[in-house]
Parts: sequence; structure tokens; C-alpha cells
Amino acid sequence: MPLATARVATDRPARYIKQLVSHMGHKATTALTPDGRGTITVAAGTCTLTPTPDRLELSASAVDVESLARVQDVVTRHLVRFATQEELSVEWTAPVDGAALDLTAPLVDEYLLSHHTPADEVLGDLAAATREATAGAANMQVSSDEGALLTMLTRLTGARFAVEVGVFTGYSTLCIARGLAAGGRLLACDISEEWTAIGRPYWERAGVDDRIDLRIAPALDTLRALDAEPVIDIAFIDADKAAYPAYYEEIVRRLRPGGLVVLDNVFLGGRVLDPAYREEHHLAMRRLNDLITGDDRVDSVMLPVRDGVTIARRR
Ligand SMILES: C[S@@+](CC[C@H](N)C(=O)[O-])C[C@H]1O[C@@H](n2cnc3c(N)ncnc32)[C@H](O)[C@@H]1O
Repeated sequence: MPLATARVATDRPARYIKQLVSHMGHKATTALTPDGRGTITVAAGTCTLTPTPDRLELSASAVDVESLARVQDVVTRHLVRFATQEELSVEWTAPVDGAALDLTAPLVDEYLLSHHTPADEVLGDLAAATREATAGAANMQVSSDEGALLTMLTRLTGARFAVEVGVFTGYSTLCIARGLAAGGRLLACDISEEWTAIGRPYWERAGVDDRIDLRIAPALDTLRALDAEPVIDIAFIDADKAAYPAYYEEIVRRLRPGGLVVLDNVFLGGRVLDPAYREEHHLAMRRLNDLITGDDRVDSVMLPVRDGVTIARRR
């Protein structure tokens, strides 16, 4: 549970951040962003410092509770020392587990789900058939608002060639196929004959089956067999998380300028924020989120849609 935050009332947050970043830069790795946020990384963990008009917000993370306490202690001590003209109160929250974080409150979720172009009967029937046939696995399916987002992004890019990595029973496949321009094609990659077979009748019912080229094979093989040219207008990645960096790389190098790559589950249920989670897919997603942020081939934005969606647009 190695995450903790503190809100420190002060009218000089930006000044303290600069002082801390500059002073601690001698012993720690520090950074200051153009919008005034500071990051301090010591051996035990990291603390980010964000200025608001009337306070300084701190958020600390570390691999375990003991390390977290060391990060909190070093930042608190320096902060209090720099505040020569006021007495700061630095009260940290109890440590929390990343997996306990909700991106949006349940009431907000409900509101979002009921305020987008509603899923039509075919999508509704496909969702119901998926629940019936796949039981617990059905929660892998994108939600109706994320499906609407995929159709909209596909339309906005005027996509004629789309790629999907992770079909499952084909809900997102149908949403992307519907957004394609006339004559467009969707290369849909999955390894499961069984799951994808559930979707096919619904693609037919929606009249888009002739646009969908389903490939049952490891997606990396399918992607690597594509021309090494900028041929992709939009791609959606929603498969095995540890392989996301490899999928991203194969796709970005084939995106046309202005083309989009959309990645699902970039928050990993909050675990991506919590350094205590160190399985291969946690490390891969953390690394990829950082890589995309600094990738000068794309402009990107991360949205709090369901489990987090990143949209990166090829420059
Ligand atoms: C989260 S589900 C996809 C959900 C889908 N986008 C939807 O909206 O219903 C992940 C899918 O990735 C597929 N998958 C896992 N490893 C894969 C791989 N190496 N290559 C291709 N597909 C893979 C699984 O078979 C599964 O159907």
C-alpha cells in the first residue's frame, strides 16, 4: 500500500517546490516541469509536488511502507526547514494500495454510462451473449461509452485502414468497423477462435463483417508481417498487457501522420501508480506510459475513461 498524499496550506507553493527541487537536486534526482510541478526521486521512492493557488499537494510512492515513510520524512523535514516565515502543517494520509484507487466514483460512472449515444440492439445483444457464454471473462469487453469513443475516433480520422489488437468477442471490433470510411478495412488480431466466433454473427447482423479481416495468431506476428510503411489510420490495443510496449512500437512506426493509436487499461486498476506492484505487466505499462509521454513521434493524452485510455496521435 505504498502511496500517500498530503495537502499543505500555504500561499507560496511554487516557491517551496523550486527550493526543494534545487536543494535536493544535489543528492537526489529532481525535475521541475514548465507548469511548476516538481519531482524528487530518492533511493527509497518518489515524491511529486504540485502547486495550487492556496496549497502545496504532495504525493509520495515507494515499493513498501518503510520506504514510503523515508520519502515522506525527507520531504517533510526539508519543507519545514525552508518555511522560515510560516509554520507549515504537513499531515500525510495513511498509506493506500494503488488497487484501492477509483478513477471515477461509482455515481459518476453511472452518469457517464447513461450520457453517450446509446449502444444499439446489436451491440446490446452481443454484450448479453458475451455475459452468457464467457461468464467472468465478460468484463474484458469494452464498456458502451468506450465503444462509442472508438467509433467516434475512427470516424474523426476518416480511417480506411484500422488495426485492433485484442478482439475477444468483438464488441470493440464492431465499434471500430462501424466508424470506417467507405471501403475501409479492419485488421483484427486475436489468438482465440472460441471467443472471436461469438462475435461473428453480430458483425454480420450489423452489416460490417466484410470489412473485418480477423487473424487468429499472436498479434505481434500479424503486426510484423505488415508493410513497414505508414499505412495505419487508427489502432486499438487491448490485449496481453506485458506486450503493450512491443505492440505500440510496431504500430507507431506504421501510423500515418495524423493517425491514432488508442491504448486501453493504462491505469491497470490503479496498480500502475503503485510501485509495490512489480509483475511484468505492471512494469511494462509503467514504462510504456512514461515512454509515450516523452515520445517525440506523437502527441498524447491520457483519459480517465474506465480503466484509463491513452490516445497518441502521430506527428
Ligand atoms: C481484454 S480482451 C479484448 C476485449 C475486446 N477489445 C472487447 O472489447 O471485447 C483481450 C484479448 O486479447 C487476446 N490476446 C491475448 N494475448 C494475445 C496475443 N498474444 N495476440 C493476440 N491476442 C491476444 C485474448 O485472447 C483476448 O481476447
